[in-house]
Amino acid sequence: MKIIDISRRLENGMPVWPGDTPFHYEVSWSKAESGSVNVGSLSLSAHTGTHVDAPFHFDDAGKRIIELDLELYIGPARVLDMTGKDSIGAKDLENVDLEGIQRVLFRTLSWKNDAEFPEKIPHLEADLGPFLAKSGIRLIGVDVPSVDPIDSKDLHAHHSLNENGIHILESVLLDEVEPGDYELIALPLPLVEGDGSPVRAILRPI
Ligand SMILES: Nc1ccccc1C(=O)C[C@H](N)C(=O)O
Ligand SMILES: [Zn+2]
Ligand SMILES: [Zn+2]
Repeated sequence: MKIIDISRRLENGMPVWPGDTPFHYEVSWSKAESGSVNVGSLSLSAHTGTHVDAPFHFDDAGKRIIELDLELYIGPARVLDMTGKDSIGAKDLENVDLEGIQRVLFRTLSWKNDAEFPEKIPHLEADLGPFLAKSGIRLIGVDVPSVDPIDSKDLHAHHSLNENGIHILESVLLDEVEPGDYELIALPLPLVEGDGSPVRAILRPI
């Protein structure tokens, strides 16, 4: 069965959120040293590459990664074309049929140069959380590093989605993905205290 990998590659030098921990992998215990195996070590922000946010990321009382329902991250998802928009609100979904859909991925294609962190991204508007919740959506994915503007401090969209029971998947790679229906798998690691977790996100056509 065809698998479309929608995960950003994790490699040294990759762009990360301004000021956040750089991604670093190294073989810290080489085969020559250990006598049997290469052993790597990682250092990274929980919000590196394609990842999910736990509510604790923006709410001290919010759920940690381990507490999130895994069923959110496996199942049918609809990829919607949102190219050319500066922001995405309820008005952009008025004519979209979301009947029976619990997961949506917004394909903005606005992150053009993946060697650099984007300075400006389309963000989600205040009316989107309530609108999506009413349609039964539980997970939203975006192909940019945040659902809020990069310079946002109040993280209005993060809070609004959370208040409406909608979970967040960020920095998926949708360049090669046609709008339509797929099965999504994007499981977070079992991080007991995590405020976020990298995921290996894939789509399979259905
Ligand atoms: N890593 C950061 C460092 C400082 C300020 C924000 C972030 C973020 O990660 C925000 C982004 N909306 C995120 O959830 O990935
Ligand atoms: Zn995040
Ligand atoms: Zn976020």
